[in-house]
Amino acid sequence: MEFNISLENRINAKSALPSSMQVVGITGPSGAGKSSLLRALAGFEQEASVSVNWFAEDAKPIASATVNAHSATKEINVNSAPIRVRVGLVFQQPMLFPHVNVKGNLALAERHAGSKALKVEHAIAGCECEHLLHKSIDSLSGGEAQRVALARALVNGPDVLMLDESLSALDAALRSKILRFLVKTCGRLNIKLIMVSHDVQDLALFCDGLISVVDGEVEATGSVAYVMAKIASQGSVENPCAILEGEIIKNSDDFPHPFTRLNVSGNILYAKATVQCDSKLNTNNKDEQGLSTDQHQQRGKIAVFASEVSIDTNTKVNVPSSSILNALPCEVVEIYHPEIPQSENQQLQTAIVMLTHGNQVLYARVSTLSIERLKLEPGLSVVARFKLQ
Ligand SMILES: Nc1ncnc2c1ncn2[C@@H]1O[C@H](COP(=O)(O)OP(=O)(O)OP(=O)(O)O)[C@@H](O)[C@H]1O
Repeated sequence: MEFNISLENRINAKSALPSSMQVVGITGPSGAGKSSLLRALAGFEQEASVSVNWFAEDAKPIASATVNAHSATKEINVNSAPIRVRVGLVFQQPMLFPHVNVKGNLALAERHAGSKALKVEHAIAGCECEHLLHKSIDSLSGGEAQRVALARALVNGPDVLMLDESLSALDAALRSKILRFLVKTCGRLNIKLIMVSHDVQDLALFCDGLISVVDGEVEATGSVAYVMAKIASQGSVENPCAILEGEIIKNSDDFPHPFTRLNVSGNILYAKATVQCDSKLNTNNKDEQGLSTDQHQQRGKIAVFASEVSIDTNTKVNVPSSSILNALPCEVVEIYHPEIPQSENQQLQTAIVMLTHGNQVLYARVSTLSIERLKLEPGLSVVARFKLQ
C-alpha cells in the first residue's frame, strides 16, 4: 500500500508498506491527524489531495485515486485498467440507519454486498450481536451499536476496511475476541484492514504493520517492532508495548493451571491470553519408533508493556526465586532517557530500557535510580521478569 496525502494545515503524509501487511495500524498522539488521514484515505475529505495505491507491490506505478466522498468507493487506474476498490469506514460513533432496526441495517448492507461480503449469520456471530437483531437503533448501547456497525461493514464486503476507534466502547476482553475474529476474517477474505486505535496493545498484537503520525506527518512506517522501537526511542509513547512470539504448548492434565504456555526459544512463559498467529509444520517430531510425525505447531504472540517489566541483574533464572512467573534472559541494548524532566526529584524519573532476547525486543520502564544502582548499560546480560495478562 502506498499513499501521498495532503490536506491544508492538517495532513502532509506519505508512506509505503508491503501489500503483504494485511492489517495496518495508525498510531500517534491525540490531535496528530490519525482520523483525518483515515478519512482522506477513505475519500471522505473532499479538500484533500489523495494519491493511493492499495496494491502497491502488485500494481505499479502509483495509481491516482478518483475520490467519491459519498459512496466511499474509489476507482483507481492502474496501468490504464480501472479497478474499483470498495472502502468501508466504521467510525467511533456508528452511523447506522435509524429508520430500520439492526436486522434492517444488515439487510440494506447485504443488498449492496460486494464479492468479499460475509454472510449475515457469520457477521452477527463474529461481532457478538445475534441477540440484537430485532432491536431498534436508538435502543442500542454504545458498544452494541459499534458491534452492529462492524457487522454491517463486513456484510457489505469492502476490499479495504477502515476502523476509526470503532471498538472503543467495548471492554478489553470482548474487544480482543472481536479483533481476533476480524483479523481472521479479513485474512480469509483478503480484505485489507486499517485501524486507528489509542490502544497500543491492540495495535501491537493484531497489526502486521504500523504508521505513526505526529503533527499530520508520518513519523515512522514499517513492522510493529520497528515502529514501536522508533516511537519508544523518541519518547512519543509513555508505555511501549513489545510483542513476543513463540510456540504454544498444548495444555494437558499434568498442567492444571489457567495459563497458556508459550515456548520462546526454550523459555516457558505463562500468559492468560495469547493471540494465535501462523502455524508452522514441525518436521522434527518423531514417534516412539523414531518415525517422523509431522505436526502443525501453533504459534502465538503476547504483548508485554514496559511498565510490567522489571530488570534483574542476577541471571540465574533456573532457580525460581520470584513470584513473577515469567523470566527471560536478555541483553541491554539501549537506554532512552526522557528529554523533558518528569519531576524536580531526579530519583522519581524513569527511562525506557530496550532489551533483546535473540531477535525479539522487550522494553522495561525503570527508574533512573535503578539504572544507576544496577549499573545498567548496553551489552549487560540481565533477566527480564514480567507479569502477563
Ligand atoms: N473537519 C475539520 N476541519 C478542520 N480541522 C479539523 C477537522 N477535523 C479535525 N481537525 C483538526 O485536525 C487536527 C487532527 O485531528 P484528528 O481528529 O485527525 O486527530 P487524531 O489524531 O485522530 O486525534 P484523536 O486521537 O484525539 O482523535 C486537530 O488539530 C483537529 O482539531
